[in-house]
Amino acid sequence: MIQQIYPSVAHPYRYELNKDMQFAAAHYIPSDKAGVCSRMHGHTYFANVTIAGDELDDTGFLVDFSVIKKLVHGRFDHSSLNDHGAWFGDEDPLRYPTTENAARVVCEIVQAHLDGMGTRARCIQVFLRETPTSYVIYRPGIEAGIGGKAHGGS
Ligand SMILES: Nc1nc2c(c(=O)[nH]1)N=C([C@H](O)[C@H](O)COP(=O)(O)OP(=O)(O)OP(=O)(O)O)CN2
Ligand SMILES: [Zn+2]
Repeated sequence: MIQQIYPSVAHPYRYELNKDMQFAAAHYIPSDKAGVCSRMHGHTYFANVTIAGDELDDTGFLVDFSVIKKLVHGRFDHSSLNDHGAWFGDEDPLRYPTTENAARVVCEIVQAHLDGMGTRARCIQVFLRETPTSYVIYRPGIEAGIGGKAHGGS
């Protein structure tokens, strides 16, 4: 079983859900400054997605754990991140498949699903480990309505 330690994020919501998952993916960073990482190579990524909210759905779920796995693992496992043109590309550093950008992309994918549920649940943190010694934490922040209930209604 996956065992990781990651920091928690303060929030005002009643429920907090965490989903751990792994996915194997290849990538290259399209910059000479990335050194050997500019060559195609692979990682077993570990992701922890934190979702918070006040409302449960008619199954008693904040969101189904298995749906979060499908959104992330189902999309990226055994793929090359560079091939996911909707999210990553060579033309803009904010679209390079770095750990930073990948963590943000995971958060955006999950948030888009939550927005469709209409329960005002929020993806408040994504922890993404690329190697045993390297990880990034992405938090969308208060401007995206995270950590407060003021945005997105009531
Ligand atoms: N800020 C970032 N730096 C680097 C990224 C990144 O996404 N964001 N990515 C890479 C490479 O893709 C590489 O796969 C990971 O680098 P690194 O942690 O240096 O990997 P090592 O196994 O060589 O690390 P050790 O220090 O030997 O444990 C590079 N940088
Ligand atoms: Zn890499």
